Amino acid sequence: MLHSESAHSFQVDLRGLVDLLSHHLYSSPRVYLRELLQNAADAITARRAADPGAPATITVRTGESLTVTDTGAGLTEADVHRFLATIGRSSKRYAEGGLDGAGLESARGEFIGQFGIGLLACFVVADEITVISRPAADPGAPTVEWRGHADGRYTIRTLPADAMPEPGTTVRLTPRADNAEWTSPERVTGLARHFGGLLKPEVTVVDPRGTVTRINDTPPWERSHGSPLARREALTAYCRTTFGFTPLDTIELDLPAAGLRGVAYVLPTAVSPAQRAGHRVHLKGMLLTDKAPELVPDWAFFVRCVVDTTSLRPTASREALYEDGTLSAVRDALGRRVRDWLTGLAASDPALLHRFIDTHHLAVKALARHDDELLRVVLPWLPFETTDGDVTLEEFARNHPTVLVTRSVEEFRQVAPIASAAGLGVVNGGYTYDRDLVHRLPEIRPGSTVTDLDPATVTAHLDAVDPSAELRAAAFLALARETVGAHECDVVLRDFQPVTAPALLLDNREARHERIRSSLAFGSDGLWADILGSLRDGTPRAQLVLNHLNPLVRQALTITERGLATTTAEALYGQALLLSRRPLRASESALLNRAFIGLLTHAMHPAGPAGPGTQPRKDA
Ligand SMILES: Nc1ncnc2c1ncn2[C@@H]1O[C@H](COP(=O)(O)OP(=O)(O)OP(=O)(O)O)[C@@H](O)[C@H]1O
Repeated sequence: MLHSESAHSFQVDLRGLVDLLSHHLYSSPRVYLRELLQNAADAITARRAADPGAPATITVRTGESLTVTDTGAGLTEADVHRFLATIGRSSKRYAEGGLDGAGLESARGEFIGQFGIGLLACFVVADEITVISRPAADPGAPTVEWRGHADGRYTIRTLPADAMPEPGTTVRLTPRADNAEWTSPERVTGLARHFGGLLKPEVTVVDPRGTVTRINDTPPWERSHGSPLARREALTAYCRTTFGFTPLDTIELDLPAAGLRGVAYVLPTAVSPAQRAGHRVHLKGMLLTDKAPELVPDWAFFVRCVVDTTSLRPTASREALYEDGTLSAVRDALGRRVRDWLTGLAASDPALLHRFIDTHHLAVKALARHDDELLRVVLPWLPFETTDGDVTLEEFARNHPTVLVTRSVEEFRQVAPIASAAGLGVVNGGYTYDRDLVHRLPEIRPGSTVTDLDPATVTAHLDAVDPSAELRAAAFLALARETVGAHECDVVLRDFQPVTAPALLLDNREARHERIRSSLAFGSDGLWADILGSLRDGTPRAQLVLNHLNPLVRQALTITERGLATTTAEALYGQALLLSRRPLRASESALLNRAFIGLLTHAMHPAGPAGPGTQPRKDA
């Protein structure tokens, strides 16, 4: 059976739509002014495309109601029906046929608006919008008044010619009481500066007393200056007023292919690499966002940019950049520009490079790991913590043909004094990026060698003890090996500086893992124990190096009483553990306690009730 069919159109609930925009698309009601300024600027662009000498001014008047008047192309009655009364329709798109006529075609790329929803932003702060317009292209056409309500109703009427003496458009809105704060003179001046500070037409705000404030100016990178120094000063001053800091340096950005110009300011203080700067992006003069971290690569977090571009696309909210191929090409190009600046500094201004590195060495280290060219330029300048103090690798490598690098900060702290006394050059590789970077030194400085510091390297550089002294110490050493061996650690005796260090625990990550594995194997059985056991073979053990020059050790070596010797060996091991500054495991803390109590017991009962050669009593 056939059913009759009838055609209908969707109805749009304007209130619902405005609610959607204000709560979900726009971040704040303040965008109403941005949309008004943008429409005014576009109307001027359209008019000047046909008549380049036409005036270009935008006047914002504050008071009971707010008006924005432009000297733009204006609208005919037909335009008003076509563009103002239809949501989503824009004269700025080719398909709408809004721009016919000579010269206008080329202007299309110059427009800021494109979506045909901007005017709705005004309903976020007002219930009624009035647009009064007189078209520039047709001097005889009447002035048209359009009144739109937030509920979707609108009226149109024509006004006498003198209602608007010059071509252009005035948009008036009376804010709802709860939104009056957005249209106060101070707020409007601030918002106009924020959004329209780089617009090309002259923008002014007039307060209810008639005071006129000029809002915008040509950005310093577009102006010509008397000298490079004057230019630099103007760019720096712009940074101070825009971002509130004095930059370490300014990097001019100019990508003609992307219609982008601006400046990257080098931050004067260190920032965390995780903190991505908010860059200010203007689209054809209008501020799109002041929080665009995606404008430059992540590694360039030491710059803050302000740019004006014609090619990047906004999202419909106009508050973020649309992530597309153009944005990614722009990001790469800006990254290259920042890197070129950095590599160029080494040749042009080493003092500034030093200041930059002092402030941002972490950032540069992060960057250099993935960028060979940059690495070549900056590695010799980067500071590292070494056994010669905080020096550059270049300086360090000059004195140490073999550069040893530790895997952790603790390893460095413990080994550095001993290694440097033994004439070894050690770099602390424990900080983020450092070990990776130090290992790349030979690529840049052929002839230098870099190796990870391992216990064997250090012990090999410590002096062997006189054989007769070693013999005298044999009994104590045997006991100590037995005691400390239970902790997967060897004991050796060496002469080394400084004399004040009684013992050195050479331990590295592998040895530590080995101990954890063996304790797991101990607590398991069967296949699992076999697997863990097989992993053990050949893994380096920790090494307790006793300093034969140290008075405490010398005295310990003379102990013959078994119980006291065992406790002393444990105490020396415990002390070396503490000096290694790594977290102690439960069994190691227990060992320290036991050694301390044991020594105390011996001190209190030299020939104690438990008798010589026995372990301390449990109740001690
Ligand atoms: N001041 C003005 N002078 C002349 N025409 C205007 C003015 N304001 C708005 N219009 C007309 O109204 C249309 C709709 O404006 P609206 O702000 O809603 O969208 P848009 O500017 O085209 O795009 P967007 O949503 O990206 O801002 C514009 O395309 C334009 O034709």
